[in-house]
Amino acid sequence: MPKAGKDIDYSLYLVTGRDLLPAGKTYLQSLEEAIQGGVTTVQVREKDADTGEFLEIAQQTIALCAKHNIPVLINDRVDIALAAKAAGVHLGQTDMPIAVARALLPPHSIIGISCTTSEHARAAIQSSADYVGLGAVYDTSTKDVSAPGKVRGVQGIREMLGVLEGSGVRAVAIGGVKSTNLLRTLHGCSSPTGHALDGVAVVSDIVASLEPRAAAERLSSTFGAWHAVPRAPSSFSSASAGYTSARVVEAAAALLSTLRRVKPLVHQITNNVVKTQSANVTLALGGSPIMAETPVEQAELARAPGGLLINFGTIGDLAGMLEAGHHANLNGKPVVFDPVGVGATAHRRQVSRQLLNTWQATVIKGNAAEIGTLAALDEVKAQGVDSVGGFRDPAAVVRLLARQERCIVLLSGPVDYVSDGTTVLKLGNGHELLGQITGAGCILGTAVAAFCGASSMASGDLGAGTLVKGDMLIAAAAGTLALTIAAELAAGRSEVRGPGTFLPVLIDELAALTEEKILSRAKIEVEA
Ligand SMILES: Cc1ncc(COP(=O)(O)OP(=O)(O)O)c(N)n1
Ligand SMILES: Cc1ncsc1CCOP(=O)(O)O
Repeated sequence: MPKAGKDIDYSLYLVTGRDLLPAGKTYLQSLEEAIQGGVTTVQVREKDADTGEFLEIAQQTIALCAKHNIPVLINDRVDIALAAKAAGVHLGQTDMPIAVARALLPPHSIIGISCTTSEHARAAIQSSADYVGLGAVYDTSTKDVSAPGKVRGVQGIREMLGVLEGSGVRAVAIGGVKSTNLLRTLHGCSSPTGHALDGVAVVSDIVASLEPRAAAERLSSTFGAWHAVPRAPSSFSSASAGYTSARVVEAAAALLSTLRRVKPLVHQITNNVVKTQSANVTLALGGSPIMAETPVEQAELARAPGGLLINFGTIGDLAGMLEAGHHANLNGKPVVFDPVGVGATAHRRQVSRQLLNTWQATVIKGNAAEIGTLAALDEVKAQGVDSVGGFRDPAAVVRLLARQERCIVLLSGPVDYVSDGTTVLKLGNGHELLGQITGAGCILGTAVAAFCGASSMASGDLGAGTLVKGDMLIAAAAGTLALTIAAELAAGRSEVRGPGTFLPVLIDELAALTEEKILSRAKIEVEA
């Protein structure tokens, strides 16, 4: 018999969909194969069947699942759950209230409810739901989610998870979840303190498959691998090793030699103003630049080892940006996101949300206005592309955004701040001439992408539950140190008489940069 009471395994929660079965596959065949592949809970969802047919399907499902000790929940219909002796029900926001269903169902029945908003999540706690279905994460053709606000993205799911923290209410995410986006979904849906999903609810990725067993195995093994990787406090750094300024500088300097050895392909979708200087900076550092925006190229390019920079300064190629990040995530390639001028227009804010809901950024790099906008801080009144002059407590801001977006955050300014959500590195190199050339921030993104690519290439195999390998906190610091130290050296050269002569000499100094120059000049403080 299925496990009694509330102790059920939500990790791979199959929601049935008979209308999606491929030709030649019966419902019970598909279900049994899916269970063999690792499905842990089943919900019978029948949107078109009449009561008699629904009951028959529910009874057949429960009989099959009982053989495998899998609990079965019934979508919407408390009467069917009672008649078929199901383990419980899944209710929607407009279905029977939880308290009424609870009074009708046997003790220990499981009751789940769909949530699309944080208010729904708060109400689910109040009404003692056992679990919630959070969604839709992504667009899906299995259910009409076209009304505004129905697709919440990973940002919406993690907001709801944050509400549920400490409540004991379990949570699964639903809507467009597939084996190809599962790792990114699990990573992006975790709340700022690391509270993670208990499972994912899936229809089409399993039910529409000709090989439901293999489809379920892919989802189940990815979920297991994700949970097996210790990731606190950060996924993209080695914070548990303990950072000191000496260690960070040594590791950053060594990464310059690694970069020159492994020569990462630095794929850049960047704005028209800075393309040439970004390519030259990449070459000077020892990487290999490619500027490619067309969506059809992205899957192939993502297979080449290196790093990806997405700088949306002129947002001309959104489809390419969406594809590039998605494929980079699939291939374990670091993604550096530079949300240029994100506070300047509603369109930029919307595009930035869309990008961050589609793929996982490894590093987000921005000035105070940009970082403040992404962190939704009242302290920031975004005034276009330039920084508004900094924060009262920059270290707290970078920590906050790093935890929120589950990535490394680099705040550029007179002092640069880098954080993985726990450690903050304060980097004090640089020169005012950097502020007098266009695109200094953009080439900082390029340098960071080159170092992230090098770090990931030099870091062995990508584990099954890992999105990116290598220490990305060090890589972000290394890219920053390289550019700012080269700027100091360039500014000191006699032929530099102003911004016009500074840029070519900066590129010369990047090409001539050595580990020793980084070791001797780096100004860094570590705040644990
Ligand atoms: C696990 C899970 N989460 C959400 C839903 C959606 O339920 P609902 O909002 O009631 O919509 P329908 O499924 O009835 O169309 C779900 N079924 N399961
Ligand atoms: C039932 C439901 N509720 C929100 S999205 C959704 C459908 C999920 O189906 P799929 O896994 O095929 O996207």
